[in-house]
Amino acid sequence: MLLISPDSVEEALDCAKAAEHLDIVDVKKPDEGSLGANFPWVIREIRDAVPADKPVSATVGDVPYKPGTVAQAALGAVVSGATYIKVGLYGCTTPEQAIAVMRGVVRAVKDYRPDAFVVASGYADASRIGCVNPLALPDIARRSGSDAAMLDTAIKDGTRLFDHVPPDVCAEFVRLAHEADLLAALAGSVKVADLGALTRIGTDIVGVRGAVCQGGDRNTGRIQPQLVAAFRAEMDRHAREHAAAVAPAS
Ligand SMILES: O=C[C@H](O)COP(=O)(O)O
Repeated sequence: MLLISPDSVEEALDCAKAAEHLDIVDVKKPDEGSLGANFPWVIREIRDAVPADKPVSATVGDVPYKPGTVAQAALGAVVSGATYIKVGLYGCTTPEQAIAVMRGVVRAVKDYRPDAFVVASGYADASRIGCVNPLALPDIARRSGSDAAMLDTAIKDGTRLFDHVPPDVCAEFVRLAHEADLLAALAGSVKVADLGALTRIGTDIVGVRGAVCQGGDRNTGRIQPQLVAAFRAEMDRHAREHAAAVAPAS
């Protein structure tokens, strides 16, 4: 699946123009961090702006180790219309802290909307910010009752997912997530050139912003519907080629 992250209602409308090429519209506020949370009314307006059959995701923020605060924020996101709730476990330094935060989120979200999907996100560049190790995420997600484990990059300085977590370690991340019956989501300045590896390792959700913004710039560029379409075409091409390569010879 392809998850695209607009930062405003205007950009969400551009995503809506490319709706057939994407699977999830992810609301965030990049100027508040990699998984910066946007306002409830922005989530609601974006929910209203994109086709009803496209799920809207919302990031709850690069959160501190404050389980009550984060649970309440997650409830705000689901009440506002998001059905994928992503939490960036920025301030959690141990798996136990991360599990406590995610358990609160899962309960707050699913008590309100049992079919909502909870995503526990860590950071590929965890060593730069001192949060939980990327490979701990699948177990954190499993033990908290989350539905997916994700990695993004915390520091958007041009370094990419594979600069911090090479493809073989991402493959292990995906394997651990699948073993725990979770979806595996990967992001972090992902480019078209990364799609072959992401497909081969079985990534379920690829998250992007910069690669589909004008000039490849997630901050100053705006999401371009034709770049979303082109990115999707490459994803589909890799998926077809991979399926053909692993299909048993008849
Ligand atoms: O969830 C996905 C992120 O918004 C990825 O953004 P990025 O591709 O600019 O790193």
